[in-house]
Amino acid sequence: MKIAPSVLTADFTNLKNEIDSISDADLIHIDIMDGNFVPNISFGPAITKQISKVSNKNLDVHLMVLDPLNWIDEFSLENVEYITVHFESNNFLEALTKIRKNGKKVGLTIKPETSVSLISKYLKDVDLVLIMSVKPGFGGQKFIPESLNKVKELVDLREKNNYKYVIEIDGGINGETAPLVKKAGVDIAVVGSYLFNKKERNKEMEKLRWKSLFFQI
Ligand SMILES: O=C(CO)[C@@H](O)[C@H](O)COP(=O)(O)O
Ligand SMILES: [Co+2]
Repeated sequence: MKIAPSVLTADFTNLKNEIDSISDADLIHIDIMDGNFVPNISFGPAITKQISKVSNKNLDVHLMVLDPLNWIDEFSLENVEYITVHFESNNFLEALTKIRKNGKKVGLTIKPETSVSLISKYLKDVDLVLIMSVKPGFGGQKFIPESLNKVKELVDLREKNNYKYVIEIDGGINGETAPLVKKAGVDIAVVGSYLFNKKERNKEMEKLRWKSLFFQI
């Protein structure tokens, strides 16, 4: 299971050191919130560009915005690997097409109250499916256990139909929930506050990976 730290709870007065402290990350997760789609505002393209300048990692952009189509060009930076939009946002289908056109990997995500069956017809065309395991908008919330069933559903659908997407989970991942999501079949776990509240983040990511393996045996 890959680990994608979310920098939402990083210390932005110390950004370069914060990014350096997660040098073993597989990807860096970028949470973009517009204060409309979710009741919070995070940061935008300018800060994302700064992050991409001080990091040699690929970025995984999670757009929690009402109109993703307006933002995709701004976030199609060189080291952005995935751009993920919400099924619940405006014109999400056109947004997926635009991400593909811009040469980025296409991600689709659903809120905790949205079922996998609603996105089943789009699954053949996406590279990543993100299951939100908390209500989008804030870091530091508690993991919603029903998310594990959605992961299993996605694993089954992928196997049955020979789909190619990777499964990502986002929200409330810590030392206890990481083994559970790995066991359910998650490929990429986003980890925010749990990681940034620790001092030795690379070591902590290693522990999360190790625990996950241990529980898989
Ligand atoms: O997208 C979001 C929240 O909306 C996440 O990426 C969080 O930032 C993850 O934070 P933790 O739950 O791990 O603290
Ligand atoms: Co996120």
